Amino acid sequence: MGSPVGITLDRFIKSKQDDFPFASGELSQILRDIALASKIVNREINRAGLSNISGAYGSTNVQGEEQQNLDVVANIRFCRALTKGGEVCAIVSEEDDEVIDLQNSSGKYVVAMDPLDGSSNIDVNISIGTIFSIYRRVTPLGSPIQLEDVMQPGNKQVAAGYVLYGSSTMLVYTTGRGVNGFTYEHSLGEFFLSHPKMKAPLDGKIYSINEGLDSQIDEGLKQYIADCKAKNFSARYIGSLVADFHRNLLKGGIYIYPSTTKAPKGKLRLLYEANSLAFIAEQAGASASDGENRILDIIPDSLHQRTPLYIGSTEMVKTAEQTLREAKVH
Ligand SMILES: O=P(O)(O)OC[C@H]1O[C@](O)(COP(=O)(O)O)[C@@H](O)[C@@H]1O
Ligand SMILES: [Mg+2]
Ligand SMILES: [Mg+2]
Repeated sequence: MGSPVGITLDRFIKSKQDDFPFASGELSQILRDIALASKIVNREINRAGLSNISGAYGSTNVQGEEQQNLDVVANIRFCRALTKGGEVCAIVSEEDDEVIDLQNSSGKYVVAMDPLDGSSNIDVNISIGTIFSIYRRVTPLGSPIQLEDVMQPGNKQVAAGYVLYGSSTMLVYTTGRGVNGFTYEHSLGEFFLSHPKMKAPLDGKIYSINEGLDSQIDEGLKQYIADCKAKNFSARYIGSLVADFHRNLLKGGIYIYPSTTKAPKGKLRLLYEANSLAFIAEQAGASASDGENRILDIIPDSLHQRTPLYIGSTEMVKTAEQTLREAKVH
């Protein structure tokens, strides 16, 4: 087998720089900073079983969820890379209660991130991920960071992406001009373009939902799941949003994390889970909804706000929305 030849992530970012509205290189630098941090996190994840880095950290995050050591390590690595990179003024992270103000008066961008997604899968050697969104700050440079800088609707994203730490490690991102995926070559320490111009199938035969929630979901969704079963669709649920989303993006399918009686707004976070993946989905020809409305048009009202999520092949998302609507009418 030959060594990989082709376009490195770095070269690709450089070649696309002129696509950006202001083309001054800052956004490119942020993408490079994220790629660098992801390589470090990838290394930590790969040796998690051998070191004392796996396991619980002994505290809970703002969501009341138990933090894992790797959640904390990944958060530190990404924050450090974005701080040193110098282009970012504020970070919203799943692992931090408040906005992280980097006190960087020249930073034009804001990053929202889930440093490690699917962290309950770390200790069992199953795919996990990182999710990020990038926005341009809206208040003048040099002035104090305001909530309007960090709580923008998803349709204002200038870039979004995810890293999947799976059977291979991939970085997938969009700057609003399609979606491209890169696979990490460990021995060379480089991401190479492996999935150019990703397009999701318009329809699919995979549905991904935690069916343990069955007793807590509404009739419309029960009906939609019953319809999927009647059509002999495959049920696939890893329990890591990034991995479930990535599979369905490539193969055609829908991922659902619904509103439940216990959690009417669902579980997933709007700013750094739903919005980021919704931007990528739409850029790849797929769709993302909260069951009624386009995810990217939701106006955030709090930093760690949750939203139900129906994301994946456009025809499947449409059918799910329609089934929910009809059940409400009857
Ligand atoms: O166990 P559940 O309720 O099905 O939840 C699974 C979902 O929760 C998450 O793990 C939440 O992400 P975090 O690990 O970042 O908190 C998603 O990745 C996943 O899809
Ligand atoms: Mg997550
Ligand atoms: Mg997380």
